[in-house]
Amino acid sequence: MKLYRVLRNVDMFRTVFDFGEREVAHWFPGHMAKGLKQMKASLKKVDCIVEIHDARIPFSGRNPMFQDTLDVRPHLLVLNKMDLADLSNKQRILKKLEKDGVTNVLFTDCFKQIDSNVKKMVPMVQKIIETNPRFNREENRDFCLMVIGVPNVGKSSLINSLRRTNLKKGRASRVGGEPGITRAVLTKIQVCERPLIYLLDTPGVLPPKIESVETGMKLALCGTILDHLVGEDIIADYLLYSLNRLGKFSYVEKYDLQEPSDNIQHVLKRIAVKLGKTQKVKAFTGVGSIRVTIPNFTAAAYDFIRAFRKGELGQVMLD
Ligand SMILES: Nc1nc2c(ncn2[C@@H]2O[C@H](COP(=O)(O)OP(=O)(O)OP(=O)(O)O)[C@@H](O)[C@H]2O)c(=O)[nH]1
Repeated sequence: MKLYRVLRNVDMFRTVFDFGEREVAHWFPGHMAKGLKQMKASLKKVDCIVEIHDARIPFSGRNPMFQDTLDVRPHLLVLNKMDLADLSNKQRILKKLEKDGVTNVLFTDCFKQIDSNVKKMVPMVQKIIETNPRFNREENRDFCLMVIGVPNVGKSSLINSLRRTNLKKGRASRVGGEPGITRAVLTKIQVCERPLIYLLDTPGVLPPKIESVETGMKLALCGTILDHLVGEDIIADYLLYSLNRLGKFSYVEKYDLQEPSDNIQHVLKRIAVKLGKTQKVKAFTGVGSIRVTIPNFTAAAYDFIRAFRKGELGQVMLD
């Protein structure tokens, strides 16, 4: 990594982010609450809950709604999109999760055609189920899992990846780039032959737990909230703040900046110029009007966020 003049600049970076008067109350659409009811009603058909979350935010936004059911149903936490996460301090994450009572954790990359970690999931759930009481499901030879998680964390992708890995079969669940795409109600999908494992695909609408505006912003950055509800400009600013805080400066080279900057307007301007995202507007002067070229800040912000979500700005750990 280039050092630039970071050592001198480091004092210039923001140490806290100013969220202003923002409120997160409207960032999650109401239809998400509906799914929750259906999931609760189906719990008695389930042997193990597979909670999927984004590996870049292993603690933020995970919904504790199922915690009261944890006593009766064992639980596996899948931290997906590990290809986008900086896992250099994995032990810290595992320790903290263990402290919170989460002991079964699996990191996955469902983007890969075959992920060796997804392969580990069947033996893992088998062990989890066999070492826990199954209550009313003792007689059933097959296992049934329920996949839950906040929007866009990769529930459908995991299901498809499990089928590819264990059944050599293709797509059973639609994958979408926008949060809230899985709408079909609790479909039962086979994911393994030996042992026979089914999976209840949920609408993927577990509302996240938002303890603070910052948690909301992290969720937005990871794409679990529709961008326009939060605002591309503020997400981009929070992204810049996060990259600087984490010392991830690859954006400097990517967008031909001279050095890291904490000024989002400056960075977006460079991005707009570099990508040709500019627009001509009329400007009125004392003697008439002229056409001037101005950067399209929103388009630049969108590109900055998109590049981050594709992993082009490096792997991060936001928690
Ligand atoms: N980089 C990366 N992207 C992933 C991974 N898994 C899923 N994605 C992408 O994340 C986006 C959401 O994936 P989905 O599988 O549709 O997520 P979902 O949780 O079913 O989404 P909802 O239907 O909104 O609940 C898609 O663009 C996927 O291609 C992963 O391991 N790594």
